[in-house]
Amino acid sequence: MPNAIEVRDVSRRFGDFVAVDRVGFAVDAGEIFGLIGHNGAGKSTLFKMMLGLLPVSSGEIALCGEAVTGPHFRAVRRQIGYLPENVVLYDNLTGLETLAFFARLKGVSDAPYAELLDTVGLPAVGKRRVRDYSKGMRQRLGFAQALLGAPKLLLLDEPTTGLDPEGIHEFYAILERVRAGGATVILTSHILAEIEQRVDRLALMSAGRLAALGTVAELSAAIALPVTVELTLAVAERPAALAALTEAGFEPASQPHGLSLAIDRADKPRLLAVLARLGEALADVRFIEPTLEAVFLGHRRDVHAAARETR
Ligand SMILES: Nc1ncnc2c1ncn2[C@@H]1O[C@H](COP(=O)(O)OP(=O)(O)OP(=O)(O)O)[C@@H](O)[C@H]1O
Repeated sequence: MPNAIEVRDVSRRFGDFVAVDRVGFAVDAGEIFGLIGHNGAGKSTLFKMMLGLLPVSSGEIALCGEAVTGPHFRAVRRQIGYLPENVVLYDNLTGLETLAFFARLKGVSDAPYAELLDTVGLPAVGKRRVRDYSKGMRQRLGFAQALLGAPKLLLLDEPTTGLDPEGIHEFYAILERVRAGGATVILTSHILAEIEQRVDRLALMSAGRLAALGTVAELSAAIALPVTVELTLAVAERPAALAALTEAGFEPASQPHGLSLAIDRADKPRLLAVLARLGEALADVRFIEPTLEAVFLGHRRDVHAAARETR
């Protein structure tokens, strides 16, 4: 079976600016695959090239085994559901009319519109005009149009924008059901924390380049950055703690509430043994892990601050 998506050494330039720079990855059939990156990383540009909406400057893309530029791609396109970053909806149409409109565009007939609205959590508003929909409701309707025709491949660009936490939870539950039905999903997000436990594999893009690719476990294992440890100590206890840690080979630095140090993961047990000897002098200990986001998306100098923010 061919890969659902194959991106081979793809670049896209706008004038002198390189928006996507020699990116390559493959997505297996049945995978939920996340494409992560900050604003401007190149995610939407890559999506548009995958759909054949934007030509590549170099490289090749194939979906379901067919080159995007090839003669058979039209047939593949009918099996693709796409949620663009900013889905354009017509305010004067109702939810049901919106789905009927997109179904005609897509050449899908007799789609179960009401059922689809139910699936995306809009069971009671099908007859209301889109102008009265909230941002989250519009996003759900956009998702429903992507699901028209039971696509084999779903490309979802920032699908959870505008959804509240419950909506985000429901969205991923629907994705799992869609996958169970045999679909492959690729979605983009800026927020790694939101999707890292919900996708099978990730590609992290930074400034047009692929910064990392793999499962969350693989990417985490690849991080060999130090763990930050923060110790809360009364002022009077600090000199003794400083001496004990220094003697054990650590390099603590003073902080407003105590000491902080960066240690190798392997040194955790040794540090804990030193801390145990400090007894009641030690009021609190915090271990701060670097996040994947901080490591791979070009925030290396800010790794520890980012870790703190996500706690
Ligand atoms: N048509 C265009 N002409 C010139 N530059 C463009 C064009 N489209 C995108 N870019 C630039 O390419 C870069 C990548 O944009 P892209 O929209 O792909 O990023 P993104 O990762 O989807 O970001 P976001 O999360 O903000 O949507 C940006 O610097 C953007 O300004």
